[in-house]
Amino acid sequence: MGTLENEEIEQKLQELDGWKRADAKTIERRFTFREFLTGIAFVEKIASQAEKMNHHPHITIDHRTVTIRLSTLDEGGITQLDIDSAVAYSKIYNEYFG
Ligand SMILES: C[C@H](O)[C@H](O)[C@H]1CNC2=NC(N)=NC(=O)C2=N1
Repeated sequence: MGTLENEEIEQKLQELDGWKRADAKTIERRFTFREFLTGIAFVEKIASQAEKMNHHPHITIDHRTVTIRLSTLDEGGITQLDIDSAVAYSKIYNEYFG
């Protein structure tokens, strides 16, 4: 599959609400919830989706804020699979928590 070019990543990020470049190999988005347990429910949905896609995010839970980071270790950078995951996670957020 291969990693995406910088320009391609920037372009795709513009179409993605709230997602930004965290570093050269990672994109991230922070999601904030009214309650800690709502964030946990979101994490559970993210986990199921990650299993379906066989692509797994780095998840940081800090009280009511859940930060999702995506990178493809196998390729050493940002791939289309990271973008597809970001799209799927934003969709889950909008559908259940937005
Ligand atoms: C063999 C299988 O494709 C790999 O172990 C997958 C699983 N999930 C993964 N998730 C992420 N984020 N990066 C990977 O490189 C990765 N590799």
